[in-house]
Amino acid sequence: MRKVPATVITGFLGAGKTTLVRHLMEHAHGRRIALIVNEFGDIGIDGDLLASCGVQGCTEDDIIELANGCLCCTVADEFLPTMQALLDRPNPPDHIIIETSGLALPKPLVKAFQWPEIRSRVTVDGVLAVVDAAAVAAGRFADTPEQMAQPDHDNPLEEVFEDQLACADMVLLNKADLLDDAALGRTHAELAAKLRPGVRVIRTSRSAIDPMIALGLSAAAEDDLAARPSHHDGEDGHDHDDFESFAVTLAEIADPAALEGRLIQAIADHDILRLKGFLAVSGKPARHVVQAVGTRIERWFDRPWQAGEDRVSRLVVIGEKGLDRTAIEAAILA
Ligand SMILES: Nc1nc2c(ncn2[C@@H]2O[C@H](COP(=O)(O)OP(=O)(O)OP(=O)(O)O)[C@@H](O)[C@H]2O)c(=O)[nH]1
Repeated sequence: MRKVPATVITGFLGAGKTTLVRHLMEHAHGRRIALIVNEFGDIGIDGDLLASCGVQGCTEDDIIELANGCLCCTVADEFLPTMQALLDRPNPPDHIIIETSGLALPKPLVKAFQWPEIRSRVTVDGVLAVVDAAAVAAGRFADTPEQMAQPDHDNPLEEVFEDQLACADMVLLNKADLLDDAALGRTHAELAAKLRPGVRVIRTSRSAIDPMIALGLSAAAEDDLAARPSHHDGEDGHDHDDFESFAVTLAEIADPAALEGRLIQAIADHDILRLKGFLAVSGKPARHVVQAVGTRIERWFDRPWQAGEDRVSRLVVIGEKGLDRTAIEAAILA
């Protein structure tokens, strides 16, 4: 029996994973793709954004959100039954894509594909790591001078980032549009040094990669886990205490541009890693999406609020442990 190929998409917060999923769904050319999405924190934004993507042939049934915590730590309770249900469908998907949270380690998830219950029916076609080229170039994952001054320090960002790269079969050096050729070349070389031999790096903007390449790696990653080193090898799960998230609920927004100014200030003042959500803008029938990666913010109207849906403005804030929630809320709501 032919195994169903599954692609694991990893990459740090805001690198362009959801953008990649959307691109792959839009260019599926009739291939039936099912999607499993997992996010850090309790409130899923990505699944909702993808559900409204309007891609032909992509129904809400094909998008499964696993909102409870970290996929790599809840494989037995959440992931395995979901996979089994997908494979047991009378008409199983041609390909399964799993978008992990930006803080998840890919290796424990790939390991789950060794479980006898699914091993004979599905294989990991490849682990794709999406990288924010501008964030790497800006030194986002490197040690700060304070960290370097401490012996035996941890750098949680760097560890997650390196684990994701070390497990990859292919890397998308994304957001290439934000760097000039020289900076892109330097970033490319810096990344290549962290990869297993033979792993290709492809420069992309808006995660635009040919699905024939991205979804056809035939890597059977579950068979060579030993070749994919992790900072957490030998540990049972990993700890989430390094990062935290919370949601801020706002009233209808009269002036989104003014709010954007406050958000940029709050992100800079509190070193917020990621902020995203939806806004209800006064007098506008459409939902307004806000996406911030560091202080770079994008906003757009994605679809009309639906009948029976609450026009709620809610933003999810993610950062390293120790975020000053009270001060951040005050700054955003001011
Ligand atoms: N300039 C630029 N922006 C990009 C590119 N790719 C994605 N973005 C933007 O970056 C932001 C984050 O993109 P997502 O696709 O949501 O990133 P993600 O990795 O899914 O984020 P998390 O799920 O929160 O970890 C969005 O505003 C995207 O529009 C790119 O190549 N260039």
